[in-house]
Amino acid sequence: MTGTCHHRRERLRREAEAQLRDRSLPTWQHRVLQRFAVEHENGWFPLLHRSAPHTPADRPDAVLVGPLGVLLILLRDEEPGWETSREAFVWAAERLAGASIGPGMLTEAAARTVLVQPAGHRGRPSNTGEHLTITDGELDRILRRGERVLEEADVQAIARHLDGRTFDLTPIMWQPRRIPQQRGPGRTGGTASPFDIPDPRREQVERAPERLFPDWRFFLDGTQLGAVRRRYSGPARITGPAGTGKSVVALHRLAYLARRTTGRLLFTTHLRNLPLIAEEQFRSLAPQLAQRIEFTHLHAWARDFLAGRGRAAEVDEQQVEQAFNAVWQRSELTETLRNFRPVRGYWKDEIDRVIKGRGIRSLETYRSVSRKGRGANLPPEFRAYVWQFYCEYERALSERDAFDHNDVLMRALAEIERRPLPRQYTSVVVDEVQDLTLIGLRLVHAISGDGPDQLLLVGDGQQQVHAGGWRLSEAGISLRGRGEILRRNYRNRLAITERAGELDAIDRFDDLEGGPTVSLRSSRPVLRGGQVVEWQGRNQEEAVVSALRRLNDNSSVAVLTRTNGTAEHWEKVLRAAGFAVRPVGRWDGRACAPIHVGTVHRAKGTEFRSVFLPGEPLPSGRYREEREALHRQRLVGMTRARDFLWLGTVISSCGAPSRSTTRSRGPESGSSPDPT
Ligand SMILES: Nc1ncnc2c1ncn2[C@@H]1O[C@H](COP(=O)(O)OP(=O)(O)OP(=O)(O)O)[C@@H](O)[C@H]1O
Repeated sequence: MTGTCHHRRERLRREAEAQLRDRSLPTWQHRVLQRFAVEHENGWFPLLHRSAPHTPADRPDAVLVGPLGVLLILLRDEEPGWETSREAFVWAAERLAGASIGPGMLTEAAARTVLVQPAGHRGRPSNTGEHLTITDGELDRILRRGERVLEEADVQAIARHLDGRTFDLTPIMWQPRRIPQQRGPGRTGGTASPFDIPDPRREQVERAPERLFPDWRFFLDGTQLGAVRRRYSGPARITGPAGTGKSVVALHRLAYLARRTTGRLLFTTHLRNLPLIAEEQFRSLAPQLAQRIEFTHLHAWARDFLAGRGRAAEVDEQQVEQAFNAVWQRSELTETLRNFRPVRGYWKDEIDRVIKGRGIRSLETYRSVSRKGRGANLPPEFRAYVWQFYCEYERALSERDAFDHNDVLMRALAEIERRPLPRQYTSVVVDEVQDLTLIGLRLVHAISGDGPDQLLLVGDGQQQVHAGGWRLSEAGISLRGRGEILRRNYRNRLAITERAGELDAIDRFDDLEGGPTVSLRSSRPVLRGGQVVEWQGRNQEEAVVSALRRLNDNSSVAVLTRTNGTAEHWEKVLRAAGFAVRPVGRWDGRACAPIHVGTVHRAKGTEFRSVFLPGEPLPSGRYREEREALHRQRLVGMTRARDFLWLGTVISSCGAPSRSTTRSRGPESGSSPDPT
């Protein structure tokens, strides 16, 4: 330490001593607060509870705002119970609410509670995860080590905000009035026009891409934070186009509710890998609350629930396939169906999504049901053939003593109706709700109940992969306008949003609900730039491999396909070209060298810097609903890309040269290769 530095710290210590003189603090607490005061020179702004050392148990004794976040300090000889510690956190979080800083609105994830005990203290920490416990000899752990999350101007804005929100906290060693006003984001001085009216919202958003610590954990925009904190008197829905932060908001809301309630919370969806991704992200957001939340896909939940009630329900996929094939091969049953629609998958979907997916139990009901989004209008007399086919499928299943995924959900629902769940979850969040079956939706509703904040549905109709043609009201769910629409796209750069917005991806889901729809086309991308390469030619394998080799940054790349078969093909091609490959289902959000390969369906909930969508054989495209489904699927694939999108079309005409066109949007095109 230099002489001047030592001298300055000594002066600060003496000033702090003068400020703390009137408080009859125990010596060790005095030492700790003096240290906090001295840290002001390193960018920390301490505030002391006005009653310290007689602070009410459920309030922090001090709050420190600094580059590493907001620390809520408990100075205690004895370890407080977790409820007390949590109440102190919530009290401070309520006062921090609404703190608006450069990158957005501050979230609770920027704050953590720290229990400081006197050195030599022998009590054993309870390890509830509510707070970090250290002794007064270990203050460097919280003041010097850790992730830097706030910029200097933001620290000052938060400190000032806190001071303005409560008389219970008193600044020590700094005076709010003496802090220079925070500069407008992105402004470096100069003369502003007298007619300039600053629009803080616009400034925050424009600054988002270039900010120092871009992190959805610490900052959200105003609409997002509103959706996190709002109290909904019944089921609610968060919707918005791809990349607008729906999943991020769902995670923050879980953390917010977990902190203010007791009991368990459930995050579920019909996708197998999404709960794993969500759990991983939640751990980085609020590790201490992770054990309160169950992350599971709905079928696994139903299976475990039935097992808990002594009713095994393991699906044998092979048996299910065999049962379906056995019936599909019986021409006397399928001839009429094949003449109408030759594709096997269409009739499989009819059973999975419409008949069983909607829990239809009689031909009469099936005859009258609306099948919106399923294409062809099936006349009632024709439906008798489909029904017969379905009945034979059921028979084939029972001959094999097998059941399919719909049966598991139906059994779970029937079991809950027979013997309701004891009040099991405080709150249930369902992601990608647009692709649930009606039975799935009824099941989550039966699990959650209708009470305040008990059910949150998150989804986007434009990304629907399976049309089921149901309405929320058929599951007994009434939203009454509760919910939020998110519009700012934080993921896809402008060029990518524009290209994906050209797709005619009709939102059947919101169409059915009659609610307002916001399409990707009308979302507002926050990130400028981006590059889209559209390639046409015959040797697509060579084109993809050479474009991959030209990428500036290949730490986050995916090759996405429509079918599993095509994904296997690309896996082989890439391995043969020397690339490391990993299934897209194993994406964990971290940048890594292997190229992720898999179907678009598997890629839901993921995102990459660069995405390749090679051309592949498509269904006939003769039918409207087929075309619609393809567009929606393509939209999901394209919107997984942040900076760079490669779209391939294979042409078969002999001798036609390959060509590629490139659309770039400005200099921020990320990992784009040279497209020539
Ligand atoms: N306020 C924010 N500030 C910065 N980044 C954000 C913010 N909100 C979301 N993001 C980022 O935007 C990306 C998209 O978020 P998220 O996956 O939650 O969107 P989504 O609406 O669920 O997308 P999709 O429907 O396409 O799956 C993520 O990288 C997320 O970290």
